[in-house]
Amino acid sequence: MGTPGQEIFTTADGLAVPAVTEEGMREVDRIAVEDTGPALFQMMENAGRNLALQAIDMMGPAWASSKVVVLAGTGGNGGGGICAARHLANRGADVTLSVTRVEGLGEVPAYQRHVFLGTQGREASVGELPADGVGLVIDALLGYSLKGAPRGAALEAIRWANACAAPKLSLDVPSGVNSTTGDTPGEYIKPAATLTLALPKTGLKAHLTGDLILADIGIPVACYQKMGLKYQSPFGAAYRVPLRQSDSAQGERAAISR
Ligand SMILES: NC(=O)C1=CN([C@@H]2O[C@H](COP(=O)(O)OP(=O)(O)OC[C@H]3O[C@@H](n4cnc5c(N)ncnc54)[C@H](OP(=O)(O)O)[C@@H]3O)[C@@H](O)[C@H]2O)[C@@H](O)CC1
Ligand SMILES: [K+]
Repeated sequence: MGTPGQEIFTTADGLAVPAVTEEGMREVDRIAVEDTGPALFQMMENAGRNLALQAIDMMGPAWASSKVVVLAGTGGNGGGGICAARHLANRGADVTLSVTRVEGLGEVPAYQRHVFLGTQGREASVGELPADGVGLVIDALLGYSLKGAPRGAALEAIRWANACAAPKLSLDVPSGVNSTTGDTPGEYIKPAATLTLALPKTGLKAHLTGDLILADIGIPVACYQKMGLKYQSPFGAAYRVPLRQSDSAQGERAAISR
């Protein structure tokens, strides 16, 4: 049982999934990119495709005629959002992508945007985004590299999203939430659901995430073993599995009261 107050994440059939801090996830990323694979391109593509499928599930049968707004930052989180925007636009959804700073995009996210530009999807600044009639907002602004309170274009996008009636789907971490502690140093996205990648983060508190779903981005078990993590795949035949958070303190209380 974890220390009191630390979240425990379990699948529907009760399998406990180890949670990582920002540093832990950065280490998983490093070992994958430098040693075991997959490469960043492959992980980001897997993240984006899972995100597109989650968006389709959330919108239901009307998804192909729904207006989807994708808010993307300049890093890996943004790259996953831009990839999802391409997949949705490719299938005829009405997609508008808003990147905080196009010229600030890293190499891999910039390539994801290159591919997106081959679709019917549109780009817009936050100021040009539709005020209503939006079916879903995808939050791919900030992931586990959040530093301090959201500022600048990312803050503007967070404010637009929180003022928009449409449900929000956050990639990896709700933007503005510290992935290790769950602290919210400033404004932050309040999602209906969070699709977190590879492993749950310790900061994904139940009151912050909405429905929590874990997505497989294809990391081999050897990567987790090199981290010293006791890992058993929670996915079975699926690529996305719902997770339940429970505070270990509750767990301890329950154990004591039994
Ligand atoms: N295995 C995995 O888990 C994989 C993870 N992946 C995904 O990558 C994500 C981590 O990617 P990452 O390290 O590029 O950082 P990320 O969180 O996208 O943010 C970067 C940008 O945010 C900005 N920024 C920061 N603080 C800010 C603030 N307070 N206010 C405003 N802006 C702020 C900062 O911009 P700057 O200020 O430096 O210009 C920086 O450029 C991870 O969460 C997951 O979604 C995939 O790649 C697949 C594999
Ligand atoms: K996010």
